[in-house]
Amino acid sequence: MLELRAITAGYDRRSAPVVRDATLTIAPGEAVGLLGPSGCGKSTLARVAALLHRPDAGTVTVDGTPVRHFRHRAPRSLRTAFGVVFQQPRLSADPRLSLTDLIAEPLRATGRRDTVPDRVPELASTVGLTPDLLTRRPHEVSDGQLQRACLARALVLRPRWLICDEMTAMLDASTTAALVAVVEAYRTETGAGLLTVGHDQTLLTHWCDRTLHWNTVTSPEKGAAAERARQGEFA
Ligand SMILES: Nc1ncnc2c1ncn2[C@@H]1O[C@H](COP(=O)(O)OP(=O)(O)OP(=O)(O)O)[C@@H](O)[C@H]1O
Repeated sequence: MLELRAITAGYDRRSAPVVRDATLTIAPGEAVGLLGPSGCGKSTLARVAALLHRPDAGTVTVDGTPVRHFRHRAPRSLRTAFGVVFQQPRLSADPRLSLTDLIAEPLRATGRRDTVPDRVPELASTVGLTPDLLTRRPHEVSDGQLQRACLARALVLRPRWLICDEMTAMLDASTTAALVAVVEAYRTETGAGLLTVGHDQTLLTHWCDRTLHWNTVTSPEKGAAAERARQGEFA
């Protein structure tokens, strides 16, 4: 279970927090979509969920383990439980690395260098990257190709939780469908849970088991009412 309880988070303690009292729970294997207007704090909450941003208040619990440290201070066993894909691959990908090294980096960083020759071609094929692209650097490939590499990198350590922050926002319909299919095949194979953040209600409704609107996540009463309605649907 990935549980975020009463999360308050922001960037500057002197100004108002951008996320206030947000609560969200995802079961193993569940796909949850999070919709909300631009700037409401979805990405910030997604970063808290991925242990990349320390909240000012509230608790994050990952598979029963309460998280005490975030970012580089989080224990490796927790950090590697997450695969994260961001909206803009050019901001998240090191421009000096070839696509092979980009995908392989988490393996090298966790002492699994010996698995690189097998895992990278296997994942490249899964995400639809041809071998000729793997030697190129980010500026030599398209946004869609780079995002495919970022998704391969997010999957390379076989995470139990995937956090996709507007992963497909800048992609065309066919690349979007291809990347969503890769995520879903991975989830079917491994039982990983998913939090995906976006603006496209149609996409998230088709993709996810459950789609939440920001106001139900940040208002416990509305969230509880939505949860009761959901339970009623399955009763
Ligand atoms: N690194 C940062 N430093 C300071 N403020 C930030 C930072 N990142 C985001 N913010 C601010 O926090 C608020 C929430 O931003 P966030 O990116 O979480 O919203 P969002 O709902 O994901 O928006 P969008 O849908 O447009 O991506 C915004 O007002 C934004 O300007």
